[in-house]
Amino acid sequence: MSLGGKVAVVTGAAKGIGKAIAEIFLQNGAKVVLLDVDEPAGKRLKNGLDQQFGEERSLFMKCSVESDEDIKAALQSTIDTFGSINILCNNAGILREGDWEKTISINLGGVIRMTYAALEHMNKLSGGQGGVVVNTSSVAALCPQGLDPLPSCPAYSATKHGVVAFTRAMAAASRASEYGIRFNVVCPVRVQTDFFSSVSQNFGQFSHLLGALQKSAERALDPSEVAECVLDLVTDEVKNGETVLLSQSGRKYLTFPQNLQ
Ligand SMILES: NC(=O)c1ccc[n+]([C@@H]2O[C@H](COP(=O)([O-])OP(=O)(O)OC[C@H]3O[C@@H](n4cnc5c(N)ncnc54)[C@H](O)[C@@H]3O)[C@@H](O)[C@H]2O)c1
Ligand SMILES: CCCCC/C=C\C=C\[C@H](O)C/C=C\C/C=C\CCCC(=O)O
Repeated sequence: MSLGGKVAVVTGAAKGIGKAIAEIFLQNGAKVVLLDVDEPAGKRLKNGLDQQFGEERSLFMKCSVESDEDIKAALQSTIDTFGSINILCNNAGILREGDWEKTISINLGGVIRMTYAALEHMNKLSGGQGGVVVNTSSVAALCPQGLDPLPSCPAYSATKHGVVAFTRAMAAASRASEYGIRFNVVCPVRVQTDFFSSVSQNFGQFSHLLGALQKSAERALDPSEVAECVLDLVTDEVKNGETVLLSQSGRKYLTFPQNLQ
């Protein structure tokens, strides 16, 4: 699928991985709607992108993925401005073990809330053009796949497991009901962003369990490496229902057991 003229909505787009996803989409010809709660950072990014790609290629809106009202307004403005939605990247996320309810509300609730609202515009069954949804999970989701759990962030890990399960179930629902929408999820290891603000703010009562991980010699990924993987999951029409572990050694497409035997 070529990105020329396609319309992409990216949550958590003002910084870090979301910003890199927005940039790679613009470089490949898409129009991009940047959604974030951080209005100053969003406006700064939009100004920079306007210089590089032209004002008409992007739109920034303050939008919390916790708010049905914000989401509805943002998606309606997208339709009013660009006419359709072809791509959705549910990327906004936080790691705040001390406020696990907010972590769940943003990381998992936000993905579900935004997906259901966007489907009203994307689903071929309701007059949309179809398209693709790519969600940002984490390596923290993958302990059932043989990786060790991250004891420093149980609630965060639960949300990211949830994002993988939601993505795979939606891919199956879309296939069965012919929504014309593909669903994929990327699970990165550590990425060089502002995500880890402070050990106590991120990990709270579990801070002491960070241990060796914090001192890991493994390099953090660059946000552009995640964006390249997301681009591939968007443009390659064969990729549907994929869960990709993205680490320093590259991309691994995960398989799941087919039955309980
Ligand atoms: N950085 C890492 O090591 C890493 C690793 C794996 C997965 N991830 C995931 O990648 C995603 C992006 O993280 P990042 O590293 O770019 O972090 P980041 O903090 O740089 O960016 C996250 C963005 O999300 C926005 N945001 C927060 N709450 C929001 C809300 N309610 N509504 C809309 N936007 C909101 C923030 O303002 C920020 O701009 C997250 O889902 C995170 O869990 C990050
Ligand atoms: C720097 C502290 C890392 C603590 C990990 C806790 C939460 C992780 C959240 C992110 O979604 C994933 C980021 C890092 C995971 C780090 C290591 C896991 C595997 C080791 C590796 O290969 O880097």
